Formats: sequence, C-alpha cells, structure tokens
Amino acid sequence: MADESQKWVLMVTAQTPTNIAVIKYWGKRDENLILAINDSISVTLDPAHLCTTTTVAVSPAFNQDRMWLNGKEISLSGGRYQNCLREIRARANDVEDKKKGVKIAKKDWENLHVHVASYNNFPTAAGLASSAAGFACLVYSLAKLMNVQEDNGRLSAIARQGSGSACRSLYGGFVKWVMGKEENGSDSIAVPLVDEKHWDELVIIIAVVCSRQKETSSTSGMRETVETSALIEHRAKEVVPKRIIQMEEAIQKRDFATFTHLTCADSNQFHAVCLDTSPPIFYMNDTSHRIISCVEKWNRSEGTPQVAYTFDAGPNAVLIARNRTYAALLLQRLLFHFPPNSETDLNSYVIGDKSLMEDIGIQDIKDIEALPPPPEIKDKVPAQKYKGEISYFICTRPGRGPVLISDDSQALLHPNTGLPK
Ligand SMILES: Nc1ncnc2c1ncn2[C@@H]1O[C@H](COP(=O)(O)OP(=O)(O)OP(=O)(O)O)[C@@H](O)[C@H]1O
Ligand SMILES: C[C@@](O)(CCOP(=O)(O)OP(=O)(O)O)CC(=O)O
Repeated sequence: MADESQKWVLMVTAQTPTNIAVIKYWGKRDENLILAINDSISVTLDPAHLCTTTTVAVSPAFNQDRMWLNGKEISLSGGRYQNCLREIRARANDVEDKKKGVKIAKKDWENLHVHVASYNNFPTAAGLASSAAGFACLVYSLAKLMNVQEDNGRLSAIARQGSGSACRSLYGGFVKWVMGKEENGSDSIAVPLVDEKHWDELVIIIAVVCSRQKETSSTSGMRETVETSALIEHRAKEVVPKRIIQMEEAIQKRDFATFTHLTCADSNQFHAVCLDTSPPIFYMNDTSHRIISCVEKWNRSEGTPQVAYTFDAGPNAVLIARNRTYAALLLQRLLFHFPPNSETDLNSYVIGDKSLMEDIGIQDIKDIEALPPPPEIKDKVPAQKYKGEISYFICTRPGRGPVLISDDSQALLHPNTGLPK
C-alpha cells in the first residue's frame, strides 16, 4: 500500500507579463550566463492581454522534474531550464504548510522533484516574447514555492539565464537591464525605473504581421551579429550608453517626443546591425516597412510625434501612442491601410482592450471599408490598402509585474496528483 505521508502535493501559481524593449538588447559577452554587451530598457505589457501563467508543484511522489507548456509535455533537459532550476534550488529554504501538515527542510529540496505547467495567453514562439514572460514566470513561481528569500532584482539575474529579455519581466512599468561588469553575472540584473502608473496615458497597439518565412532566432541572430558586424561594437560602446541616459530622462519626464525619437531610432539601428551581419538578417518585411512609413508620415504631418514604433526579431510592429486619443487615430489609420480579409471575424481581428474600437465607432467590416483616408496621404489612396497583410491587432498598455495567484481554481496542475488538469 502507498505510504499516505508520501501523497501530499504543494503548489504555487503565478502570472508574469511580457515586455518590449525600447532600447534593445542585442549581443552577448557570455553565452552561457547570458550577459549582454549593452544595457537595455523595456516597457512591461499589461498581463491582462499578454501573460504567462505557471503552476509549479512539489511532491515526494514525483520521480523526475517535468514540464508541460500549453498542455504539451516538453523536455527540461536544455541548459537554460537546467540553469534556472539549479540556481533556484540552491537558494531554497525551509517550507512549512500547516494546513497540509507538510514540512520541507532546506536540505530536502535537492532530492525533491518539481512539476511545472505553463500557459501563454498569446502565441508561443511567434515573436511576441513568450520566452521572456515564460522564464520570468518559471523563476518567480519556483522561488515562491521554495521560499527563496531574494528580491525580484536577484531573481531577475536567474531569469536572465533562461532568456536575456526575461530578466526585465520581473517588474512592471519601465525597466532597465543593467549589463553589469562582473564575470559571474551577479550584477547583471533588472532594475525598475518607474511603475506602470507613472505614464499611464500610453496606449500600445501590436500589429501581428502575417509571415510565413522562418526567422533566425534571437539567440543565433545576435551571436552572428557579434561575430561578423563591424557596426555592433560602435552601437554597444558609443550609441546605446548615451541613449540609455536620454531614455531614462525622457521616461521620468514623460517627454513623449524624445521617447519616440529614441525608441524609433534604436529599433532602426538594431535592424541596421542585423543587416550588417554576414549573412544579413532580415527580421522586418514589406508590411513592417509600410507601417514605419505610415507612422513617420503621420508624425511629420503632426509636427510633434504622436506614435513610436519598435520591432523585435520579427516583422510584428509594436506601436506606442501618446494617449488614448492618438491611439484611436492610430487604429483608424491601421485599419484603413490594413483591412482584414473578408472571411476574418472582426472580433478576432482586434483583440485585447477592445474599447478603442468603440471609441472609433467600428462595429463591423463595413465600418472599416467606410474609413476615410488619413489626411496626410490624401493623394495616393488607392495604392495604400494592403488587405490581409496583418493577422490581428492587440490593444494593450503598460502593465504590472509578476503576481501570485491565490485562487486554486486557476492552478494548471491537479492539487492531488500534480499532473496537468
Ligand atoms: N510559458 C513558458 N514557460 C517556459 N518557457 C517558455 C514559455 N513560453 C515559451 N517558453 C520558451 O521560449 C521558447 C520560445 O522562445 P522564442 O524566442 O523562440 O520565441 P518568442 O520568445 O515567443 O519570440 P521572440 O523571442 O522572437 O520575441 C519556447 O520554445 C520555450 O522554450
Ligand atoms: C530583439 C530582442 O527582443 C532580443 C531578445 O533576445 P532574447 O532575450 O530572446 O535572447 P536570448 O537571451 O538569447 O534568449 C531585444 C530585446 O528584447 O531587448
């Protein structure tokens, strides 16, 4: 008969946001520890629209570490998962759950196995930084389960070893990843600049661009850039340090014009060093370029910039509008230029915070067809509609950092078996 005392399962569930860099991380000085060649700054996205939920469980009945991602079992044998698990286990402490009558001593953790179930509420490995939210959530939830007594900054240095950009998902608002100087990476951590309430007027629209081409992963892309680009050193040593100082100031002062100038310039320079890589890496496509032209033209016609754009290692555009009024005007422009295919359901074409659609009075596809051309392009209207080039739009805003979910019904593992629900 099974030993009753072996039956307990202890679980923790957490939710962690994703983030988008406005000053990009591109290039490592240490591949294993994931240490960057420059500082970077990001904005955390509202977890209501883009987040990872992870449940971690421990039980003496588990005989190996196991993980399920979006319902499918995946291997934890990769170096990045192993590094995170090892670093968290090394910091585990005594845990007691009086209700369950469970006591785990610090020294027991090295012999106990964990189960992990994680779910991304947005597409995985589609250029929407699932690895950032995913590794941040893994580290954060394991740290809570194992009673690790370290602040989010120290945890960020562990998440960084899962994926560099993940370290910035340990905080909400605007976050800086300080590259650090130490060889062991102990000072390469994320620091919060301002929380999500500091600049809560900003509205973010992500245009998920249809793309069939296989992209170069960030990991291999940045390795090739560091090995072959002559420009990357100039960027990391001369350009980014100055931009980091200017960007921090722009964020503190909510100076949208400077913020936009720096964000767009840094995205464009990141893609320029990708082009300067041998062989060249093309992350943006024609649709991305059309979005840039549309925003640039509009910003110029306004006299002062109203929308910033930034693109990661893929064709998707992340557009940051000064406020809700300009976000509504932006969405009108985007829908004018990129109407959905006739078979697309409008409800799935604009997702996230759908209230912007109400602001612009769009209820069905006919309303999109009736949108007037933006004044700044009046003369060239027929040539500027690109039906079906965008898969969908996500409307969101700056958001908060990781949280624990205490409602057990939201756990992804079964409380008795520790297996996926
Ligand atoms: N919820 C998660 N928990 C743990 N690991 C995850 C999670 N989601 C994604 N990952 C890891 O991240 C990998 C995907 O990372 P990848 O860099 O290819 O895509 P992405 O982060 O979605 O896009 P990009 O980096 O281009 O923005 C997955 O194969 C998996 O290893
Ligand atoms: C273009 C970027 O999104 C690159 C992100 O790279 P990753 O963090 O995905 O790379 P690894 O550290 O190898 O996992 C810019 C950024 O997020 O700063």
